[in-house]
Amino acid sequence: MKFTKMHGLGNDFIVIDGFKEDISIIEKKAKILCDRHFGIGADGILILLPSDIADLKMRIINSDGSEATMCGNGIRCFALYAYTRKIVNKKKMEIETLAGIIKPEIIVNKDIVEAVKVDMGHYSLLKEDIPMQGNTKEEAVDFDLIVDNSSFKATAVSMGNPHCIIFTEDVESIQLEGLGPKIENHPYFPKRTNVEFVEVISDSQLKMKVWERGAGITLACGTGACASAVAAHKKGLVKDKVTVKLPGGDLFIEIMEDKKVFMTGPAKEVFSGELELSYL
Ligand SMILES: N[C@@H](CCC[C@H](N)C(=O)O)C(=O)O
Repeated sequence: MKFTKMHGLGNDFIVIDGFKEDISIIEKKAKILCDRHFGIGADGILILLPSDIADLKMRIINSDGSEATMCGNGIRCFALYAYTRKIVNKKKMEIETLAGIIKPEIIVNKDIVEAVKVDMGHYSLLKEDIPMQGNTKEEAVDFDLIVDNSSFKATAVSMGNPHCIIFTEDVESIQLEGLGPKIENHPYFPKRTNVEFVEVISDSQLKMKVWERGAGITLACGTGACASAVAAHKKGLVKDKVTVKLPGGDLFIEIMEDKKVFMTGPAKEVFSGELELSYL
């Protein structure tokens, strides 16, 4: 099975061309493929597939084998892969995901790909969209979340996938390994959640650390950066253009009046290889 290793700010993916490769065992073997000692190593797997309603379809498998509905860093890698291999022969493309059609655009300067800007679709703060216990039309802003004996004020945002955002004065002091899995699996979130701890640096800069649903600590999360910017904007902490600083680098987020979110950031190809299927 041929594969390509890519990353967006260190959030890394195994990209597999489903037009050419047999993908039937990928989901079952995701854990070993993503294992950093016994496999290729990645936070997740991206699979290219044909679509009836868009240029391509992207399936996202987390490193624990669960299927994700959307992936912000992943879609930038996916779009770059499709563009450089001329699978999609245009800079602006439409990609079908389980969260709907997402629209990446390859930004080229003097023939060099500089970044990928993505129309991420609309955010929602409604509990029923996240989904969150209560499943109501109420917005999940500043609710009390108790983990072990600590109480947090949290805000949940759907970017096509669920995010639970907690603002903190000092993001470096947060013990993500301990809190992350407990919040990911908190009974408030029937489909689990991604978890972001966020420090406000200024009205245009946030610092964020993430615990991803189905993957654990990662160096960056695109949908998480969008969700954090949305939560901060909703609470009046930032304006509508925000740089989110992540352990792997920066993402630029723009929030529009109609609740659309744009994300701009890099995507990089690292290497390609071939895996002996009998190994799996
Ligand atoms: N790394 C991603 C998000 C990947 C999916 C997530 N773990 C989930 O299950 O929702 C990003 O960059 O957005």
